[in-house]
Amino acid sequence: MQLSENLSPPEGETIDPTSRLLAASERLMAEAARRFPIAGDPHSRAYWMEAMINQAPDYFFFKDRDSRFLLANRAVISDLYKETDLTGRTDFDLFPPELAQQFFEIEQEIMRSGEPMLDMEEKIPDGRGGLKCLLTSKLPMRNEQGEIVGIIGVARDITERKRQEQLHLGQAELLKMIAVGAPLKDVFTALIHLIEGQIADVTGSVLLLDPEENCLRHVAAPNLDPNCFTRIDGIPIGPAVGSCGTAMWRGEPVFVADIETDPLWEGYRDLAVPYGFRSCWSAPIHSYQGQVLGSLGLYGRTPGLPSTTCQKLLGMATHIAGIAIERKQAEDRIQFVAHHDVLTGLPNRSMLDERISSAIEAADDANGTIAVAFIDLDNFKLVNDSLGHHAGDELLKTVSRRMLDKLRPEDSLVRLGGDEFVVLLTGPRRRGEQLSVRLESIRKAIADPVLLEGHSVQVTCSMGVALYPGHGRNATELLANADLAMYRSKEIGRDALQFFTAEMASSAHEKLRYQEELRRAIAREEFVLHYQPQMDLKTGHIFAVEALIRWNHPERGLLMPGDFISFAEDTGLIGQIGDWTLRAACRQNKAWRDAGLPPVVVSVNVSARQFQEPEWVERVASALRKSGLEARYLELELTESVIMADVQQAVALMHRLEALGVHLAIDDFGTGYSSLSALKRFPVDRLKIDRSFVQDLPDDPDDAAIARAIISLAHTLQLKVIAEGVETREQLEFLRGAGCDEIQGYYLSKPVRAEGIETLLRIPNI
Ligand SMILES: Nc1nc2c(ncn2[C@@H]2O[C@H](COP(=O)(O)O[C@H]3[C@@H](O)[C@H](n4cnc5c(=O)[nH]c(N)nc54)O[C@@H]3COP(=O)(O)O)[C@@H](O)[C@H]2O)c(=O)[nH]1
Repeated sequence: MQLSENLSPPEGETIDPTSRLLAASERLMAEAARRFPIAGDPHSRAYWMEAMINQAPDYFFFKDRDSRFLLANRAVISDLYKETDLTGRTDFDLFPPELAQQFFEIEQEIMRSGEPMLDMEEKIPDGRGGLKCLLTSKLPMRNEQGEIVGIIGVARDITERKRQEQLHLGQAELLKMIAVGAPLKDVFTALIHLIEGQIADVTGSVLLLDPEENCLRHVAAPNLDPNCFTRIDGIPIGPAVGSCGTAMWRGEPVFVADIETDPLWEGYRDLAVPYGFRSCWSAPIHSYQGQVLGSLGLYGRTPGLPSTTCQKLLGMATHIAGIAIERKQAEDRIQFVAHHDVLTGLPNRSMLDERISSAIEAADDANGTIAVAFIDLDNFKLVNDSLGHHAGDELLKTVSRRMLDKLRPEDSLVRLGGDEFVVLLTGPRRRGEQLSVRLESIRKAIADPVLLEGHSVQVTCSMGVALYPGHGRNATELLANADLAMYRSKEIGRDALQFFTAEMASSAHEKLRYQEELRRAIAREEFVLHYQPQMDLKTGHIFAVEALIRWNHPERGLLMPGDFISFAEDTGLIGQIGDWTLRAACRQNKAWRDAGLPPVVVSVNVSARQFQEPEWVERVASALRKSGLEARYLELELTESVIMADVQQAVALMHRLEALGVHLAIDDFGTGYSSLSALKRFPVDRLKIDRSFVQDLPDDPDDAAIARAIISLAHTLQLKVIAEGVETREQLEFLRGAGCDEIQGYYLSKPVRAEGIETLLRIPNI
């Protein structure tokens, strides 16, 4: 301020810019000479040289051939060496001998070689217990003859720049550690080292908040006495729990200047004072959403509060610590999700092999056994379909909890997916304990009623068990055999427990062989269609035939659908078989038309697997196109269970089929569980009364009532109704009397070859 006032032009002076500049420069020199008096003539070159060298913050010095100081600027004298005059002194008078020796050798080398050494990074004591970092250049000094007479040294204090550099490098290293998933303890240790390297005389620690116990958990404090640090573990956080416990409690930094007197440390002083700590500055570590995750504390040996730089560093450090913790939590979550079932929290399939393998090792060591139990809930789908997926989820969670309650800590329960679980019973068996009793207790727990959506539901399970070492040598074999045993439980009527037997293995082998035969049959087209006529009861007219598949087995002769259809469904081969049936039936019907026979509808059975195939409608269209059959002469028979598996999807698919022009019928009506409200949404033409309701007609009053009800329901919905399995005149008359529209059954004809139908169709009316 004063300087600029002195530099203003005197009153009345010219305002020519050049003159003003010169005048200002004159005044500046005068002012500088006044403020920083230097001996000599301010108009001489030497005067300005000295001013420049003395007032520059960098260090300048000259040394003679023996590395004795000849001259040094003010910065060297007052700042670096804290001396009044350095002339004649050496670095050995000023620095530790090793450092002085190092400088001496460098300088001697420069003078010997005549080569300067530029931009050397050197560290010297800063006089406060720390180090000062210098960027030094030393050059040989020559006289007029060119002889080296000493060295010139120029140095700049780069301590702050180095500190910043260290900080940035340290931050980058920490972020790298976080990115590669280094353990949290290692990340925090590196973080503390970084902070301790930045702030003199502090010792750092990182504590985490245990959210369940609301207490402190020690993680890293590389330079704190472990005896002290571990004692912190488990202390509940609170409004006056030292600096860290209080910072976590308040969610804000807590800086305690003197541990010995601060009330926040009342009751905790023995954790710090005996170790020589007087101050403790702590900042909470927050999550991105602001939740307190832990704290970072800095202990100091002298009382006092943190500088602004220190507070900024604490802020940076807690920010990085928060990222590290959240990254670890996310990773833990990903790991958990990868290895656990999200719905039940149980380990998933990925953990099973490992668990069985370690159980096998333990069993080998103890000469013991293990049991692998494969569990499949019976009729779980029914719960899902009737009460909804939410109820299904609740059921799975409930049975999981119940099974866990029956297990010991050394046992495992794994959810494989859907309604399939595996229980692994390991460890020594208790005296008198029977394995089957334990397994039955698990089955019983599953079967206890569950309240779902206001309904009391009872779900049983089928269980198959394989034992180590008898039933398998490794996880794969044990699981496969337990699975086989579980299938046997299903086969014998579900709600059962079966231990694996060798016979099961051979029957599985048999199935595999059968599957191969069926595959070969598809390739060789070993199938044939028989057709069963359907008659209009009013006209006596054969208006349709149902196509029924047979397998012309090369060794076993003609096999009925019951021998292979459900097997083909289980193995997924039904898709190809169904396609063949569809193509053959369309082709045959077109051939009848081309042969001039009266038009009939050919009715083809559709299995659940076919109906679920996404491109099935296109394949129906293709069969029609390729055969040249008009769509109205094809009917597809869907069972109630096929439709009810997913009503919404079924209705959409049925509309696409309807758009093609084909007819749709619901087969085996009455055996499934069609909801009446859903039924009216189905674009079907006919209901087929199941054979089981027809066979005891007209005598069985229940069947009679059911048949009448189905006929009436069909008519109410403006649908035709056909009765299947009609074998007697009495059945026919009853059905006619009840208003049934059409019949199919042995009374009319057994399923016959295509030629048989040709003959039948040529008869005008039956
Ligand atoms: N997905 C496919 N399923 C098919 C196919 N072909 C048949 N099937 C399914 O197999 C089931 C059994 O068929 P099948 O052994 O041919 O039996 C049919 C008739 O022979 C029998 N029937 C007909 N009338 C009578 C009778 O008066 N008495 C009596 N005891 N049985 C009789 O019923 C069967 C026809 O039933 P439906 O299909 O319900 O009309 C068969 O049910 C089909 O589900 C195929 O190509 N694909």
